[in-house]
Amino acid sequence: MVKVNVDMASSFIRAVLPRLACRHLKIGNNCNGRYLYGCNKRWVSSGSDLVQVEQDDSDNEIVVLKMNVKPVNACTAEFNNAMTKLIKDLDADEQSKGLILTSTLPNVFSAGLQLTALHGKSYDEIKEYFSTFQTMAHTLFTSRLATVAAINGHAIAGGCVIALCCEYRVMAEGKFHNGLNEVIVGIPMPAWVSAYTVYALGTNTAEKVILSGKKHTPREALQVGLVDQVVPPDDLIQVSKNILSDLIKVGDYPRRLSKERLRKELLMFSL
Ligand SMILES: CCCCCCCCCCCCC/C=C/C(=O)SCCNC(=O)CCNC(=O)[C@H](O)C(C)(C)COP(=O)(O)OP(=O)(O)OC[C@H]1O[C@@H](n2cnc3c(N)ncnc32)[C@H](O)[C@@H]1OP(=O)(O)O
Repeated sequence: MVKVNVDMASSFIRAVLPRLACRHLKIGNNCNGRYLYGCNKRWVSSGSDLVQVEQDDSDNEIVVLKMNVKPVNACTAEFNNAMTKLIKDLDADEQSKGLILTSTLPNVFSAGLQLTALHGKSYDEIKEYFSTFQTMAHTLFTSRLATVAAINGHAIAGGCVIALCCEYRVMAEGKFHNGLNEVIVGIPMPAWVSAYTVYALGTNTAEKVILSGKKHTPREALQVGLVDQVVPPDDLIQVSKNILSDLIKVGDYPRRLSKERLRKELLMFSL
């Protein structure tokens, strides 16, 4: 278990992190409410317009979940909580067997944490915000469902983490980036994110990916293992469905128990 000096972490978060991150990204503070957009698709129990769900196969076994937080799927606390609720609801629904995670936005899978949410907030508020993201990621990582990320655009930092929580990652060809740029924007990588990255990429590659902070093209992401497959954009969802169909062919009980045994050890990591 990694130990951190909480006072140091607290000062760092309040004083340095929001400034560093937002200076790097050239983004402002005033984003309240701008992400709340509606959509005309069918909704299943997310209780929010920020996550769109389609159960469009005849057996309702495969769920397509679309992140819908305009303009870049920054992970607001409301979004994180809606995702957590949804995944828990789907986990509890015996009919659901597999989940495809993608985005309604044409060029962005997710830009990661909502950096603007850190401005002017107290240590406790920031900690609470981080915990909504971590809870969402843990819930996805340990979901009993088979999970495929259909990465239809940029997947940066927390966006890349969301994809890493899935069992299989397919990325669309295009001028998109995929990577863990936390060290570049001034965020020391939390141990749990490192653990997930090591789980997906292996220790050596994970270290290189995390410490470089590099944003990879789809081909580069394939080479380092951030994604498992790169396909033309038009094929993304169908390829993801095909993969998911194969994944859920395996007996449900041995599959879910094995997944649980493989992944639960990683929940010991916090910061
Ligand atoms: C308790 C103790 C704690 C201890 C401390 C430990 C910390 C623990 C933290 C847990 C960390 C988990 C790991 C996750 C980390 C992160 O996710 S950090 C986030 C990093 N994200 C990025 O660097 C992505 C930045 N964005 C981009 O690169 C681009 O926007 C894009 C995604 C490639 C899309 O490009 P494009 O289509 O050209 O759009 P833009 O014009 O750039 O952006 C449109 C508007 O969206 C705003 N925006 C972009 N990203 C964010 C964001 N992440 N948050 C909020 N807002 C964002 C951007 O400013 C634009 O806004 P306007 O100018 O107002 O239009």
